[in-house]
Amino acid sequence: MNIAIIGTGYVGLVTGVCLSEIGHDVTCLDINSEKVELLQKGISPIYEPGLEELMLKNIEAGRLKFTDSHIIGLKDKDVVYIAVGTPQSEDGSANLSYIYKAARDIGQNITRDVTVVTKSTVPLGTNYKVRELVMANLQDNYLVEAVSNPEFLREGSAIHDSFNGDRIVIGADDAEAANIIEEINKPFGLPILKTSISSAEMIKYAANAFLATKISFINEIANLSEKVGADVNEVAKGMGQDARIGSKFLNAGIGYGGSCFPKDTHALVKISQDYGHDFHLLKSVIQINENQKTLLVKKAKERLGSLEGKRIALLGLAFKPETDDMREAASIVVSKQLVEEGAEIIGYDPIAAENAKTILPEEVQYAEQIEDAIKEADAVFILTDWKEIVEKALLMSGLFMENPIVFDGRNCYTAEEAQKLHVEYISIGRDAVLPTGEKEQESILAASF
Ligand SMILES: NC(=O)c1ccc[n+]([C@@H]2O[C@H](COP(=O)([O-])OP(=O)(O)OC[C@H]3O[C@@H](n4cnc5c(N)ncnc54)[C@H](O)[C@@H]3O)[C@@H](O)[C@H]2O)c1
Ligand SMILES: O=c1ccn([C@@H]2O[C@H](COP(=O)(O)OP(=O)(O)O[C@H]3O[C@H](CO)[C@@H](O)[C@H](O)[C@H]3O)[C@@H](O)[C@H]2O)c(=O)[nH]1
Repeated sequence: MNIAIIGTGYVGLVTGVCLSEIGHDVTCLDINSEKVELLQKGISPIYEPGLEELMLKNIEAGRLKFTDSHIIGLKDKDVVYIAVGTPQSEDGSANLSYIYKAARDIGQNITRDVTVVTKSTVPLGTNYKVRELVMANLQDNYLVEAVSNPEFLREGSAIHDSFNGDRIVIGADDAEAANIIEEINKPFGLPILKTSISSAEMIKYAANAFLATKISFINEIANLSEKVGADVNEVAKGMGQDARIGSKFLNAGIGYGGSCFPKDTHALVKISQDYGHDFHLLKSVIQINENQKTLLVKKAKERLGSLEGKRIALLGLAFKPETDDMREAASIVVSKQLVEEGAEIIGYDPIAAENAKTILPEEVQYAEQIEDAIKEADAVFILTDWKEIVEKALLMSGLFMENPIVFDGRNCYTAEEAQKLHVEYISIGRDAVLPTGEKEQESILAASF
């Protein structure tokens, strides 16, 4: 099979690399020439663990190519994947202009019968529209089939997820088209679920909305736990041990961010409206998440009073660990709030700092090392639980700060750990931990090593 992939972002590039790794010939096509230039040199424009190595391996094996030319990229291709962005529009709906442009490009440049596979997350009915647009732009009488093949990878573990996913969903109305995509995916060895096109489109939104709901649910339990004196981590553990509930996605914190949950929940609310249905539950999920992002600043103001002139270390700027993606990161909301409060902000992220500089308010300063962020700070905020941050933030706060105080948006530590390191520790859905006795440098070092 000759495969083309349109869009070399987080999904398109990972898909292209993984399909070439299982033996297919893949050409990745992007309109962003700078990106394509980097890719042709074997450099990944995004940070994703394991991606660049696998990419290089398959470029060298001659199975993976990159181009910014539709004529070259789509020539003699039997299967074309669409993996362009579907960002949120002003009214909450998914912006489908990139999808429609890709569909027209396919129609104009394809040179044989084609199966068009949409990997992008798209509203109900979009795959039919894609097929229509491809057909309307054909230069010859080729056959066109459409397949919905939604993607479930998570950023930060995208390569792992591609080879170890729970299922591959193939939505098609034409059995032959479904079989072609099944054959392509067989070497992954993952369970394959064949559905109608509409069901596949719905599965993607329903899965993301459900995961977002799980997070907002545990965050509401966290907010209630604080009031009644329960510990949300213990509650989540007890809930998660019920196999019907499961322990995953029950980590309370300052809410979900990223390129998917926020926009996809809004899009599903909009899809519902378009079909005359009011999705109350999902609207609440979104509202809870908005409130959750503001909790750390609220807690800091309650504890410290005015934040004017206070120096706050923001640790973890990406929306989650192991990615450089800043889309809908909690750091955006928190840093804006802190600027409004007149605080001084020193940010640190092991990987995403360069991207953060283009997105966060210009008042934010950046530290090269985590200790430089913590040393002069009046308070530390943990926004993302990068391994390095979890390993160092509490310890370094105990060692370097005169009156160590940590506001933890990801519940990284136990009360005992904070007490041992003599840190005042304020987290989500749990009692605050106040330091007792005199702070002694030696006892902190002894407790930690
Ligand atoms: N990021 C994720 O973790 C993830 C996971 C599952 C599904 N998705 C879905 O996959 C889709 C892509 O997401 P992403 O995060 O990879 O997006 P992205 O913004 O990282 O990448 C999109 C790429 O498409 C390119 N592009 C746009 N129009 C083009 C055209 N006409 N021809 C060629 N290239 C074009 C852009 O230049 C860009 O490189 C979205 O619908 C998203 O909801 C994303
Ligand atoms: O218990 C949890 C789990 C996650 N999060 C937050 O939720 C967001 C999303 O995390 P995650 O799902 O791990 O990352 P994504 O890369 O956004 O992946 C989601 O979105 C993708 C795009 O649609 C889907 O493909 C994936 O299946 C889906 O998990 C992040 O801000 C996390 O901090 C929590 O607050 N608590």
